[in-house]
Amino acid sequence: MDRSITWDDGAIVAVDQRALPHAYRTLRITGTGQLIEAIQELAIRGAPALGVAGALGVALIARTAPDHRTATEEAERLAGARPTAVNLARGVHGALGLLGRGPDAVLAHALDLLADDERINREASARAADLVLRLCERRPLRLLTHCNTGRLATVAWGTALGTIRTLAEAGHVGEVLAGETRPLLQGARLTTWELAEAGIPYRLCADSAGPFAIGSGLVDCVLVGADRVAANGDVANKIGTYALAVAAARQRIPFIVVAPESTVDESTPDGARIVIEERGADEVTSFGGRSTATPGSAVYNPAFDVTPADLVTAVVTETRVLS
Ligand SMILES: CSC[C@H]1O[C@H](OP(=O)(O)O)[C@H](O)[C@@H]1O
Repeated sequence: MDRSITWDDGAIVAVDQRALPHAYRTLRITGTGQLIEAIQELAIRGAPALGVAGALGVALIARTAPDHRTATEEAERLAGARPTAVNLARGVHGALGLLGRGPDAVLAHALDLLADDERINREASARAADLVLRLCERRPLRLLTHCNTGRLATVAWGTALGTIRTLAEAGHVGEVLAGETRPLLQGARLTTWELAEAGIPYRLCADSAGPFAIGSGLVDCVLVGADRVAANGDVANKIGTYALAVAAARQRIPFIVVAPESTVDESTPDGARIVIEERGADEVTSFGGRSTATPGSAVYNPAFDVTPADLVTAVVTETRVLS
């Protein structure tokens, strides 16, 4: 399945990203509770993919809910499954607005989003790749990325990792440094899987090695995704992004965010107003079912951080460069 998520005969079919890189499995989802669980466990993840999942989820609801009120309640539960990526709630509410036109209209809308996502990502990637080539003189490029922003985090192609693929296809990428992305290791598990699949040279590094690599002059440009871009240009993204932005600013290298317009949230004035998802302690105190911390340790586990606009060289979407 080239897409991370699709619709098949009345069900959502998605790659179960919890199993990668060691197993490639898909989930067949036919109910809201099942979809919420898949989103909250990051079987389905990545802001653009969440937007499409939200719309497809409402298509499921529209076919099964007994009445409008029940459908709306279920849709709102889905919209709140993960609060930081604006795409999820936006995808749900956009589809919910069509509920009055019947389930076929809701499904047609969701399928349009599904079909259009790859085009959007490729256009944003091309625009961002042009910017990188203009801002960075050195060839081949040494790029650093964080978390996973590829075809798994979108329906297809990717955003920041889509940009890396675009640059690599043109022969401009010497090496990618991929941050492991604690605690759920999206970088170690998913970005390495995508880079290997694409045949792009990479090294995996601990998150804390990223700023040092930048400060040591090993990186020409940092490319990351976003979960929500506030009206003033502040960027919410996976925890660890802010530290990379600080290091990039000090080293005077470009820090470029690549995201679809659907991630830009003009209704949120600035980053202080973005709700940052806090996740369970077990993600930090254990891994793979094995305890890694003193029993009873208290934990601080924000899934995202906020990078102030003044540390962001540019936010690149499919239609514009915001800087
Ligand atoms: C293009 S994906 C955007 C964004 O989503 C990821 O978060 P998660 O893995 O928790 O869904 C990460 O922050 C990516 O940068």
